[in-house]
Amino acid sequence: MNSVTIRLQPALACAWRRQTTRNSRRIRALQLPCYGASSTDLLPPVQTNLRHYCSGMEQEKGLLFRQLFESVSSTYSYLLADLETKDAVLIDPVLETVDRDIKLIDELGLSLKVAVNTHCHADHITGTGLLKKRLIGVKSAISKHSGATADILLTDGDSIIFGKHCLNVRETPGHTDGCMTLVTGDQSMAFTGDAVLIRGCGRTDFQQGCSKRLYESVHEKIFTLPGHCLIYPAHDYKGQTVSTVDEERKYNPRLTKSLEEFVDIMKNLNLSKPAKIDIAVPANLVCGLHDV
Ligand SMILES: N[C@@H](CCC(=O)N[C@@H](CSS)C(=O)NCC(=O)O)C(=O)O
Repeated sequence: MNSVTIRLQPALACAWRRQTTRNSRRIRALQLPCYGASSTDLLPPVQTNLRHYCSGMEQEKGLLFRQLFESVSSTYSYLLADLETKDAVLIDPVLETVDRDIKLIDELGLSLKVAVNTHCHADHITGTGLLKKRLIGVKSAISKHSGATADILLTDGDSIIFGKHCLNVRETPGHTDGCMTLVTGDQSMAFTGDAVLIRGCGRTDFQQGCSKRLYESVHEKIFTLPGHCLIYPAHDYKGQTVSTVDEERKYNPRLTKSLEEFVDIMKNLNLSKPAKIDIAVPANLVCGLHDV
């Protein structure tokens, strides 16, 4: 295990190889999200909980969190920042929404330190390269097993630190070899990429896809998180925004099945190839415009 600490800027965000035992102690005691709805709140339950959760995180833990959407590829990007230091991380940025994301980062007074992809996407070009070009000091990050180039190559147990917050890397291959799930230090949120989608999962019919591997990844690395842990996927095609580990353990129509049934379901999805796969994969192997 590489024990080198990668300091991106002194006293600011960095990604470093986590020394498993020492750093597992760093993970704070689990804290349940604030799920109680106030009597004046008339929103439907999921939105109510989410709003309370996010405002609770901002007030109690000093974590800024924004879920952002790109409608052509139905991709979610996630902006997280330490409200005190303003250090920010952007998960799965999309090329077409880079202007929007930079505007938001500016308006919120944040300093983007890391743009990280949960995997080498096949359906859209990542915004990572353009963000690097437009914002000074941004580092790109992706799994070492993705085959892609980036400033930071992550492996299982690594962490991305931003201020007093962190995202811990859990390798969850199966959709691709280099798929990762990023979990907040308190295990209250998991950014699952295409491993777990809400009531679904990533397809396994190209890019080193393997349904057995995906099933094992999810059951070993995601379904073992606390039940209340919020699941934020890289895509949703039905207008859903968030789920929980408990919900997916109970209601995911694919992943609640036996391994054999799951493999059979995945073999028979009959999905058409993503429209942009032939341009997206080569571009994403160099983090979009990484080398430009
Ligand atoms: N129609 C879209 C591609 C849709 C698709 O294949 N989504 C992927 C994730 S992006 S590679 C997937 O795994 N879907 C699983 C599912 O069950 O839908 C396009 O042309 O881009």
